[in-house]
Amino acid sequence: MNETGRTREMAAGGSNFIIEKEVFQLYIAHACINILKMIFVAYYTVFKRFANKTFSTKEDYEGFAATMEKDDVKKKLAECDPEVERVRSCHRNDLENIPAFLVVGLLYALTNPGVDAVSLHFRVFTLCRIIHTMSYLLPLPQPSRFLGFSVGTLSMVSMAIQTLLMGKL
Ligand SMILES: N[C@@H](CCC(=O)N[C@@H](CS)C(=O)NCC(=O)O)C(=O)O
Repeated sequence: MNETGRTREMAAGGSNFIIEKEVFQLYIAHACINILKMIFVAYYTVFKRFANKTFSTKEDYEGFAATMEKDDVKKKLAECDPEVERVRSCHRNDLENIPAFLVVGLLYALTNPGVDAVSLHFRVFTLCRIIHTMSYLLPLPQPSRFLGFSVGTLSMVSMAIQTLLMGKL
């Protein structure tokens, strides 16, 4: 091996560690789609809070619903709005899954599994998260949300096991 090749391999920590450009582009695309989707859900929570005049703190009521009586504010703070809670649950579920995908997806991509395999795993995960969000927010009848969650996690389990089986990168 010539000097440049050796330096490249050392820097990368082994030949399997070099990520293909197309695979990295897939990772960037799916990471961004999932992050944007999650940000959408956060803003949808804001929208629902304004639509239902249901805020999380006293100062929010003072700032955004100043005309409300103090007693009504107290009552609102003590109770839960089912529509707002639904969007918050959807967001929490994203937080339970998408950061894990960002980590395991990158580790899996680093094992050099080939563009087709990466593309399949990433597409399945992203599509499932979109189905999960639609099922939660529209809402759609079960088992659509369950399938969105479970097939998406299966894609992550598959990536994690394959990455683990690669042993030493
Ligand atoms: N933290 C979740 C773990 C299991 C899960 O993610 N289940 C999916 C499919 S039924 C779900 O959408 N759970 C509802 C939720 O997280 O709000 C839960 O409490 O349900």
